Amino acid sequence: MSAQSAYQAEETRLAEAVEDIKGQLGGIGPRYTGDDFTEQMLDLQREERRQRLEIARKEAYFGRIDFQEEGKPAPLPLYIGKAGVARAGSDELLVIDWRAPVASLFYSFSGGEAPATYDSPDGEIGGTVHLKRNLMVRQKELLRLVDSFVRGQEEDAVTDEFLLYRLGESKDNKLRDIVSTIQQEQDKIIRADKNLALFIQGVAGSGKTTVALHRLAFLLYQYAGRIRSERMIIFAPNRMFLDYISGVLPELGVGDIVQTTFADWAIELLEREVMLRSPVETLAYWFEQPHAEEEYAAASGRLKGSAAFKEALDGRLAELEASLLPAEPFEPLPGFQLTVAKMKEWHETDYGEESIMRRRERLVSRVKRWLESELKQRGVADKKLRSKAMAKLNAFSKRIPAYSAPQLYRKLLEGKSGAQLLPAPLAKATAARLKQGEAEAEDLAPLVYLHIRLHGLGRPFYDHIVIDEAQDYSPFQLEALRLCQQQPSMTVLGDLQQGIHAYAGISDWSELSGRFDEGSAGYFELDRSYRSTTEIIDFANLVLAGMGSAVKPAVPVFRSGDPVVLERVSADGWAPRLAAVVADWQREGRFQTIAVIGRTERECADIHAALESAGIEAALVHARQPAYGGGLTVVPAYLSKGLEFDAVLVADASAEAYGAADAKLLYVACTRALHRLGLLHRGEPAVLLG
Ligand SMILES: Nc1ncnc2c1ncn2[C@@H]1O[C@H](COP(=O)(O)OP(=O)(O)OP(=O)(O)O)[C@@H](O)[C@H]1O
Repeated sequence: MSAQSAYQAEETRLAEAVEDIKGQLGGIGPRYTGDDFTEQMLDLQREERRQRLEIARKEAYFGRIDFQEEGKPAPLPLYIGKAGVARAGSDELLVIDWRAPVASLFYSFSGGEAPATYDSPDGEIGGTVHLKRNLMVRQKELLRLVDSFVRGQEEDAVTDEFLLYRLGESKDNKLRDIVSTIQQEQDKIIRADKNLALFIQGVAGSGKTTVALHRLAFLLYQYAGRIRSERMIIFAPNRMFLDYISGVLPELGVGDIVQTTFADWAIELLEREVMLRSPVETLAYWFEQPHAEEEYAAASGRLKGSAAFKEALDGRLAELEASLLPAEPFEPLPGFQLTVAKMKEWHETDYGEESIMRRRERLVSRVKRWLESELKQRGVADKKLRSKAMAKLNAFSKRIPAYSAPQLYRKLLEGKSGAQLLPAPLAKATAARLKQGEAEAEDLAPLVYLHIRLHGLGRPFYDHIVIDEAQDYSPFQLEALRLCQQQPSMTVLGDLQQGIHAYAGISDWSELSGRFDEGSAGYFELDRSYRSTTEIIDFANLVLAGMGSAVKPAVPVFRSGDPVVLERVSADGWAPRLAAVVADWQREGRFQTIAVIGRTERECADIHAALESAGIEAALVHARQPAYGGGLTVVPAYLSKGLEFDAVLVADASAEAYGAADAKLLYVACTRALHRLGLLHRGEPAVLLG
């Protein structure tokens, strides 16, 4: 078929599909607002269908794959879209949901003679792919058609023309879905088994965040009825980042998943009994001045986040648990005796599954019920005797105090006991802060852990947990989150090469993955970077090389762009040159988002002032109020992590600003750029730049 007639045939098919979808939407009718439960349930189903049809009306599908199943006489064209839709009044699928088993062919097929296969609920299905076609559709209109594979006309393998087209687009201030161009190695992660703690090490721009969000949408589809969005949670590094990723799940038709930061979630769980000390001072300490490697290893965040600290607290909890059971029988009055064996039986058999404090509560009330029934059975009416017995009961319950997590944590860190757990000055300072009702970010994992062990989670277990930027997590944080699940089902993603919070995070994935049994953990690596042009990635790899031998350079998807420009400026000429570069870039009109990245908050304030005095308006992001609205932004490197911009200007990549230990920070800054990267430097350039 000629390209022209293929285009026309697709246009006709699209017009029919859209008419069908519109017709179905029109037939749904108004929402039910009454009290009848059955009607309410039916309305929910209709609403769910309406939402699916709305998604399909905007962009019915993005791909077509013609697949001939083994033993079938002819290939069948399968149209893949964000939401599956059956033709009106029939079972025939007008659009196949991208998450359906057969749709995986669209992502996994990479050309060649070998039969294509996919896993269906009935086992593996094989066959031949005849055509793989990308379609760009908006409403009723077909905007673009690219055949990446046509059997009989194949070149070496499926070409990436459509992907390159998508990557070349400019971006606004929100991350977007990638359903139409998910790559094979990403698809494997998205469709991986649910009951795993899946660790993903991926270079900057490899799509980790995007893939994790698509994985949630996949799991909800694949395990429909067994897992629920309200029992899923995403942890992201800060609120600015949360806002940045907030559009993806709704685009995929997924709602109700809590997206939060570990700190916000922890404070809520602790019922706001402690307030979080502002991280501004900690960030300033670690990012505004240079530090030696040994300082990181001995940092308080590393100590409190360590598995050893968790194990030490486990020891204290075990002692507390053991003390719940009295060593002596309870004898409230002469001749009344409740044996230790009986209490032990209740404690271990009846309440074995409960949290420590709940067991304490239940034991105390069971002893109380026992006493009341004994008094009744023995006909003790004497008031004096009764109140004596009650006083004994009171003493019994006071023997084991009821702790909240902050109370217990403080008690453990005070005095001699504290010095056995942490270096004495650190334990003392932490306890003093807790006394004021404050905790540092590094105390949240121990506090959450103690809270759940003492009082339980207080809500249903999570079906799935996503941890983004997990290289900044401590083993203790992971242990705290493990307590929130009945069995491990996590997607844990990050990049050790971007581990700029070395004072709190990990230096090797085994620190986290080693917390799981071998069978319940999985590991994937993503090496291809989709964000940036080849020139930018090659340049960033150079910076990366400064980190030493263990680095893994990012592999670019071949997308060429402007050369990276490194420009020396004089100290006096810096501010006007910076403003001039930004003004030039803005004038070009090619970029929706531009970032000027500084090393420190102080430098960012200078950059902002330089732009302002040149009459250029820019948003200034800082730790006290991180917010990203697109357009022109001035941001410190450590807050830019996870974000991306069409063009990035590193304001001062001089040797003075970035020492040999700052490779990760400079790498983060450079890899934020999609299409253009420029670097100014006052004086000598950073040694990392070669
Ligand atoms: N298969 C794909 N098709 C199209 N775009 C993609 C694909 N994979 C990733 N991208 C794009 O690449 C960019 C980087 O994705 P994302 O932010 O998820 O990567 P990341 O690995 O989390 O990056 P970082 O570690 O630097 O924060 C985004 O613009 C995303 O849309």
